[in-house]
Amino acid sequence: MSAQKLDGTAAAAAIKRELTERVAKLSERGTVPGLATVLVGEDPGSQWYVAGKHRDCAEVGIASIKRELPESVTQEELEAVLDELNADPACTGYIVQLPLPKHINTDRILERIDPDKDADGLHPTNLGRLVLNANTEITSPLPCTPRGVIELVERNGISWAGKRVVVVGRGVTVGRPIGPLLTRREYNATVVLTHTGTADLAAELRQADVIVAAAGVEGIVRAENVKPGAIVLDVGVSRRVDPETGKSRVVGDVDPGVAEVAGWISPNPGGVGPMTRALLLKNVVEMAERRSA
Ligand SMILES: Nc1nc2c(c(=O)[nH]1)N[C@@H](CN(C=O)c1ccc(C(=O)N[C@@H](CCC(=O)O)C(=O)O)cc1)CN2
Repeated sequence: MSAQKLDGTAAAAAIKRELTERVAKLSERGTVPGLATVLVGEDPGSQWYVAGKHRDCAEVGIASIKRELPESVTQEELEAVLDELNADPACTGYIVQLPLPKHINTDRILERIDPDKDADGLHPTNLGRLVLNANTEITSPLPCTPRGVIELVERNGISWAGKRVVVVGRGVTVGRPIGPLLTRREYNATVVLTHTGTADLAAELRQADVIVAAAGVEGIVRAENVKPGAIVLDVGVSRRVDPETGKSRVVGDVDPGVAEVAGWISPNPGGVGPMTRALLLKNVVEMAERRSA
């Protein structure tokens, strides 16, 4: 492997140390931030992610609240839980773990979250503010994975300014919001948003200084389509069952051969995933700081 590693586990640990100090300062002023999670059903992956969020909270001193609901929950029952969290003063912010079961209207659920308690930054008001407040300091929660990608690169001493960034994947949590963020004057990147319907994805990828691969398609970014020295962030999550062991494991969007060509690469696991978790905590701390100011 010739590429240098963008170590998300190390960067997330540094962020958590910084947040621990900020949470202690808030506590001295009588504010204990609280994050709630809403988990529907029993998907093992979602259970694992939610458990990780609670472990992270305990590590930095954020209180945590759990709401677990059966797969059969109705839209109305789920919305009632969100209404309770919207009204709960102990809950600074909360997330609804995605994906939700098919019978639930996810857009309506995201809209039901109080925008000031939207720890994921996915409420339409906050996604709108991301565009409208294009050149101001952070005054509303921003989506965690795009923030994680940006911080991971910057914490390795790399500037985004002038870079041609090709994003692969048009999902709501990464692909769509990362463009408006990276094109802010403070980052000054140029962003091309591609997806599985892009006419010539390989040609787009070959021109990229930075690739953010978030399509959820195993190996969609291959070595022959990566410019030598490019920065490659693997955000994709697909699950593959190993035929020999029968165990499921996470595979990314970036083919392992890319490490021979790229200048920097984020591993998967150990890259953007831990940053997503750390930036969720940062969103909660910033919400609590705004409220106690
Ligand atoms: N409400 C939300 N739902 C989902 C989000 C989200 O940001 N908000 N993103 C993903 C899941 N997710 C957080 O919720 C998440 C995914 C992965 C990781 C992570 O640390 N992954 C590890 C590897 C884990 C493994 O082996 O299974 C890593 O990359 O090192 C953290 C959070 C979808 N849902």
